[in-house]
Amino acid sequence: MLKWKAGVRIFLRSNHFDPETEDENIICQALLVYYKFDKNDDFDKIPGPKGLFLLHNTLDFLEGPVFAFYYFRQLTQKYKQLFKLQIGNKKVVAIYNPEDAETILSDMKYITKGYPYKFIKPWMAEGLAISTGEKWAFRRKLLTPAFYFNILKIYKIILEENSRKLVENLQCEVGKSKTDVEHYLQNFTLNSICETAMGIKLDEESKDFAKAYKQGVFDLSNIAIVRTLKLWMHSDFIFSLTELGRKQKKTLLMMNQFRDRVIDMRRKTFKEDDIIIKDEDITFKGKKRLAMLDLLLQAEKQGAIDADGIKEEVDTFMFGGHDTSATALQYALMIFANNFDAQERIIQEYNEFFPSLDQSISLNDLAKLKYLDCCVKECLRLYPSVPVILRNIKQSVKLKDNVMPAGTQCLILIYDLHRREDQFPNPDKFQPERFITDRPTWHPYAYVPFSAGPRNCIGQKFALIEMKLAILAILRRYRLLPVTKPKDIVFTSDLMLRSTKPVYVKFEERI
Ligand code: HEM
Repeated sequence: MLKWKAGVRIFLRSNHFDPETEDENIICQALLVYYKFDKNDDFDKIPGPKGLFLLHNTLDFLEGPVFAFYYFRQLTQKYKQLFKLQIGNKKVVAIYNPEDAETILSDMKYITKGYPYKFIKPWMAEGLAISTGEKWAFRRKLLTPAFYFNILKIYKIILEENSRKLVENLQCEVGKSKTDVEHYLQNFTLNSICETAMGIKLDEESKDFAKAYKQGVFDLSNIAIVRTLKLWMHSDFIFSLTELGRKQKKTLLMMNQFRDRVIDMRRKTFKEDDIIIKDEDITFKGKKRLAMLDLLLQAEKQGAIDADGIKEEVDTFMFGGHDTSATALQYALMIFANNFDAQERIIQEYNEFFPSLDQSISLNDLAKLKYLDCCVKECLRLYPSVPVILRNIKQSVKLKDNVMPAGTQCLILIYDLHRREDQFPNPDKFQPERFITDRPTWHPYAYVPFSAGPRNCIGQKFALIEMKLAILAILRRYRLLPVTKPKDIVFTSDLMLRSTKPVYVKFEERI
């Protein structure tokens, strides 16, 4: 006690504040009480950068999201297995060793999302990605059939068609010195999620909404990160008074309009008794294609979900289902542009299996393209669209070498797990062949682009099909030449693995 008091006094004096008067003594006592309650032996034993007295590491992140991205990488280099930080009163532990990742991700006890997800709640409310407990379990069960194999077979037809359109749209880029592919890919994935999971085709008017929606997604993700890094923005009241708070409000209004439009369009055609679900099989009467949204509309008719529930799931899937895949494809094209041999091998493999060029490919046939599969996996290892996930640890957990106390915000650094030298020799190198082996060099939880365990990505099979079809369609028509190189990319902290500058490639017609 005396030692703390002396410490507080030294700190106050070094800040020109002499705790000699009665008031100052009261402040001193209050700080001591706070300090005492704030201490936790298990947390203190975890290594991490030293922070300031009381403020801890809060000021470390004031330099913004780009600095934060690289600061985290510096810390993972220094501490090797895990490290701790304290931001305000939030105790944070970042893990990036596979054993600890398994402990957290595989256990239902730790499925509750971390504190910063609060900052995307105004947007996705308590949809599948954010909710927890019974609500999450119910929704997960309700929506899982939307990704059964025979539904994916129907989605595949739409994805194939949209890949063809993507290739047509890219035609005007041939011969240009460089192309920023982001906009093309975002259009492709947004149209695809609307037509598959939501069951609607965007008409001309909706396309204007969609354009604003894509910018809105970008702005809201960015705002969530800025709020996470700046302690004073954590208060909803203070945030609502800032310019960012006003921008978020305006953006949400616009995004809600787009989402409501999507729901209304499908509601008009929905008929409950069209859906037949039997075990692992789900079908639709007549020629209409079943969409994930139909399962929600059916649940609404049965009183299992209300209109707000439908809205939050549509918001969740529209975001989860388009920005992730577009980001992954953007980096994949950059990698292929920089790896000529990989492009050629993908095409060679395709031609060997399917000599007739205009053939539509079945899901079973797509699975035969092993080299393509390895390339997609390796792209997602190097550039996982979701670089970090967060959990709120509600009960203390024994990790490999430490104990993480209850109340900790746990960050699982997917980006760093994927670049561990001991798991992936030569980790920064694009080596698709490492996935060919029957004996991986890595622990199963060292490679988790779609997370793992009960809270893994519900859309992962969909995403892999989408990525493969788009890559095949593009590479069969064009050769990609390098412009942006991996070393040119400057990342920034975001919900997605975002580059601060456009990622360029050059398109050349394949003759
Ligand atoms: C390359 C593409 C994708 C990647 C890398 C990816 C990655 C992830 C990751 C890492 C998570 C766990 C997030 C967390 O725990 O905080 C997740 C969850 C989720 N993903 Fe994906 N995803 C992709 C595509 C998709 C698609 C296409 C959809 C929808 C069709 C989708 C829908 C979701 C949903 C709804 C969740 C929340 C699941 C739950 O909590 O039960 N994702 N995704």
